[in-house]
Amino acid sequence: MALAWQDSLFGEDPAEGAGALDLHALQRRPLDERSWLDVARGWVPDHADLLDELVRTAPWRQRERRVWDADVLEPRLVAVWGADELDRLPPILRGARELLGERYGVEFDSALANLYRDGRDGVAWHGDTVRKRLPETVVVTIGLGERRRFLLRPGAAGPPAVRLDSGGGDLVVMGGRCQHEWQHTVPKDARAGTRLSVTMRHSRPLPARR
Ligand SMILES: O=C(O)CCC(=O)C(=O)O
Ligand SMILES: [Fe+2]
Repeated sequence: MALAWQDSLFGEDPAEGAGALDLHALQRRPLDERSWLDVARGWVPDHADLLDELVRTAPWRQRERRVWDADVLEPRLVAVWGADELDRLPPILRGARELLGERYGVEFDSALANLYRDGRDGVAWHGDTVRKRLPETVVVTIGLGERRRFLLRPGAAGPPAVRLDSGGGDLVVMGGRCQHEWQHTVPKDARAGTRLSVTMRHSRPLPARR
């Protein structure tokens, strides 16, 4: 797969990544009484190498979506690792899964990666489907490559209320009722370069306290 991106385009800050996979770097940002974000910038070191490795080795698929009466290609590639495939993740992501599982008291038992090849790729406003099975969720996202806008809004309509930039090894965790009562999107952006996100999800309920 040929992708036009360069390390130097990521605007790498040498200070970033100093606290590699350091959970103390997580900062809680409440969205409302029931929903929150935890954010750590530059959490995964060498994110450009990890992006490269995943571009080469992840089981990418091009999915289609039914829109009205036409099948359209999703504007991104996706790769999924089920519960019995997680040992195929690159070591740094296996480490992140362990650490975050301990931190939030839950087993992250699937992973899904999105490859935004360029600015024409994106993901529309949505809440993750895990909300249909669980009253509260923790969804982990690790952004690699170029930072892109990651927007959130309360409810299912209206303008964004929160803007984050995610990429560059950033960790963004959406928790509480965020998938039920908020939506998120990575909008298309004509100027954007390649970005890859790795998300981790759990299928069992969270413990009462975490
Ligand atoms: O790429 C991202 O940061 C978000 C991806 C996402 O929302 C999803 O996979 O459900
Ligand atoms: Fe999502």
